[in-house]
Amino acid sequence: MSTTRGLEGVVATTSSVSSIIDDVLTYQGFDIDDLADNATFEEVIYLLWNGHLPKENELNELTKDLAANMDVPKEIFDFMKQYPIEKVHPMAALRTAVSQLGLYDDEADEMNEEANKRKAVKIQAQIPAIVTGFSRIREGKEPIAPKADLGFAANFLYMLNGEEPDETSITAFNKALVLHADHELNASTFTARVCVATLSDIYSGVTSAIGALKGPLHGGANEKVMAMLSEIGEPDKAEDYIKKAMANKEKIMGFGHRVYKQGDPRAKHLRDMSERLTKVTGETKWYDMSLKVEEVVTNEKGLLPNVDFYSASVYHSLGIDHDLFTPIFATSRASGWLAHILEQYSDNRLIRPRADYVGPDKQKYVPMDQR
Ligand SMILES: CC(=O)SCCNC(=O)CCNC(=O)[C@H](O)C(C)(C)COP(=O)(O)OP(=O)(O)OC[C@H]1O[C@@H](n2cnc3c(N)ncnc32)[C@H](O)[C@@H]1OP(=O)(O)O
Ligand SMILES: O=C([O-])CC(=O)C(=O)O
Repeated sequence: MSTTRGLEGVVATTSSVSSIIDDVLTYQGFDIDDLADNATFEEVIYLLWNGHLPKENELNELTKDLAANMDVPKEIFDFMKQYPIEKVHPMAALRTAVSQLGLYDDEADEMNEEANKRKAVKIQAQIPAIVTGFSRIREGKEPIAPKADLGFAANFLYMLNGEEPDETSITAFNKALVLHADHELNASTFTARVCVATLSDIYSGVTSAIGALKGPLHGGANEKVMAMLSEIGEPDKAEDYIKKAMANKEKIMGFGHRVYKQGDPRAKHLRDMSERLTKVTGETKWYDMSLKVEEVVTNEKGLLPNVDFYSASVYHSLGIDHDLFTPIFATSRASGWLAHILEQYSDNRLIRPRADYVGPDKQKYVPMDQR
């Protein structure tokens, strides 16, 4: 049997949700550059789930459905209050809470298209309330109920901070959500598809995807990028820091990609946003430092920034706690996971690859007292 480490280059399924061809990312055939400049996140959710951009009435319907399903069962927040909260990473809290959501949904195990679509709406609507609710509970505050008249991006920031956000923040946050929504067969999406291909339920699929996104080689990298920038401290310290890290064979978080060879098309949007937002906050050092890090890593190693690199300084500039960066990624990527889960159910076959056995051979059981 021949193997490919990390399944590199293996085509594991067909999909019409998103594509990466010659370094161009599309959602349902729409170039990400086009969507990033023009679409709301709600439009992207609709597009990923239905295959076409919504007409006005279709978008209104989805927006109404999301607003009607944003309230999280009280038991979930009550349980959060019992977590050893100062030790709990928000991604672990999100993973636990999404799993728990399934307990309070009477149709959690109902396996038909309509029920699965209803559950997709509930999960997409409730994740922002869970992420922001956790953030408030650990600050000793009560979660804030969403406002039905705010859009998805604005509601997230409102529930996080308790104040309606300004237009600059809403536009930036919306664009970040659009850029993170889907990405072909990335590790967390693959995880979701493997899970539901056993005909397990949609809550299990999203819970397992959250677990996969949490890792620092995947979505967890954005938080690590900010930790690295904070450690560097000033732009003129970036070169030494990066050269030392590379000499020690450390991975530089936010660089490299399994699929893109000429660069991640999402990074330029986030770079621009980082430049603009750091000017607004007056903390341009985060952008300057990021640029310097990019210059050194690219010159020394030929590695280019991925989506996680500039999203760090973007979220920081929006005043967001660093350990919420990956849950925000999950808030957006849930739309992609759910699209892939629905696609998997619609034409399912168990996903079960093989392993090339390289362990010992012809072993004989040895009784305990003879080992
Ligand atoms: C949303 C996302 O998931 S985007 C990715 C987020 N993750 C990160 O930013 C973490 C840092 N990046 C990485 O670890 C990798 O580039 C990955 C995980 C994204 C891709 O991994 P792979 O395709 O498996 O590449 P792999 O890890 O085998 O790297 C190939 C070579 O490039 C080097 N390399 C790759 N990325 C980096 C990096 N960020 N810093 C330093 N060296 C790197 C590896 O050390 C390896 O070198 P070697 O051949 O001398 O051993
Ligand atoms: O596709 C990948 O391997 C990782 C990635 O960039 C994403 O999930 O957005």
